[in-house]
Amino acid sequence: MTSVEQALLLVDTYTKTTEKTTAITLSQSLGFVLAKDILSPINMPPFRQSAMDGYALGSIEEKTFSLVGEVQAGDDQNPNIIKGEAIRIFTGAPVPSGAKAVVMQEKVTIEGRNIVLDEFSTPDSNIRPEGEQIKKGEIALTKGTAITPAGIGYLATLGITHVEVYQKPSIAIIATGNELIPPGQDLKHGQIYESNSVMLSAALQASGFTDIECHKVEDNYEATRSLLQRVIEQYDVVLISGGISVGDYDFVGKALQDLKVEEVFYKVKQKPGKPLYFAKKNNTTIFALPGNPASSLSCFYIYALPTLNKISGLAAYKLKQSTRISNSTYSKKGQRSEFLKAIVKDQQVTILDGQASSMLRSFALSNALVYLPEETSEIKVGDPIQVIDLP
Ligand SMILES: Nc1nc2c(c(=O)[nH]1)N[C@H]1C(S)=C(S)[C@@H](COP(=O)(O)OP(=O)(O)OC[C@H]3O[C@@H](n4cnc5c(N)ncnc54)[C@H](O)[C@@H]3O)O[C@H]1N2
Ligand code: MOO
Repeated sequence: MTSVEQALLLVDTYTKTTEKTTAITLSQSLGFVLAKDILSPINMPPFRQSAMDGYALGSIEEKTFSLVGEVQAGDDQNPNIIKGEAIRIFTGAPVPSGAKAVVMQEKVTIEGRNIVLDEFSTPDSNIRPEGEQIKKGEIALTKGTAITPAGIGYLATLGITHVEVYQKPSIAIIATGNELIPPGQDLKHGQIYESNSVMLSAALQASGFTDIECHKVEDNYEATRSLLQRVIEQYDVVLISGGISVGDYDFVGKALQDLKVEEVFYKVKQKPGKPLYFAKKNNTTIFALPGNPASSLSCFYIYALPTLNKISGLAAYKLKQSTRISNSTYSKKGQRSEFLKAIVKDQQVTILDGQASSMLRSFALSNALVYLPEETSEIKVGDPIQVIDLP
């Protein structure tokens, strides 16, 4: 059986960033990944800018200045100012080129047409120099950066309207199983509500993937094979839930084999998610996630999400791991590596009750997964443990 470490390495090796890029408007770019470095087209700020409402001073050797004019934010004038003179100025306004400093109005007393400073000013105080944040031609954001709300604001301040981004993959989710019915109907004996497709779709959307289509197929070889054939031809990534274990009605493995996909691995020495299957066909990436809901979601976060992020061009596509201190005791029963639903709070990690792969309750309460490698059999309170933060 493939180890977790080997499986992660294989998934990484078989995953390439898409070559498809596209120019989109800045306002639609949230969550996309830059396909090119962005160079600043301007100096920011574009001119010497006042950081305060107050007075621009023609010199710094005096405390008393005569008031000779005014500059508002948005004004394009550059009034002359000499030693001993001051100009009324406001936050964001262009500082006259002759000004040596700006003093905030709270530190000034007005005496007729003069202003008197409480203390001497220092050179360039309260003046944002031209290009202080970034200079024209410097890299504003690098290729591989995901665009955040702050990133959109930052690029807008530079006057950028369009960005070149990697195209996001199209994703098909396939739920397999005769027992599954949609929530909203009455359950007959033997039936359960289908939850994996809506859960995986939500996990995808939470990470910025929106080109998603959900399909459902019964435990029937022909139906499974023909649906898989169609989606593998049509989508960049196929996430199958269930039907990948060894039961007589688990047809996913056989269908994929008959469709001549390139199997990279099947079965990982891990709990949950042992029957995880990973394959490629041409440019399509295929994950068959085990049907048990917690297995499906664990495998999604650990293997599928970094893959999707890498395809989308994200430089920081790997899982974010950290070492933290356990608040709990835990004994592992088997030999497999384990991923445990946990809550991280104030650097401490609490491992939750109800870790069975059929259960989602602990997952719904968790904000992290604890990773217990094969060789670790026990966790005690105070032990350092490896933690994967959930997005
Ligand atoms: N003889 C063996 N049996 C099993 C093994 C094994 O090694 N030998 N492995 C077990 C493990 S571990 C897992 S995990 C499961 C995985 O089985 P499948 O991937 O084939 O999944 P199914 O059998 O279709 O379903 C498992 C379980 O999950 C429920 N399920 C499936 N899909 C959904 C869905 N979309 N929404 C909600 N719930 C779903 C399904 O009803 C089953 O209860 O195999 C073990 N067996
Ligand atoms: O891998 Mo299964 O997910 O252990 O139940």
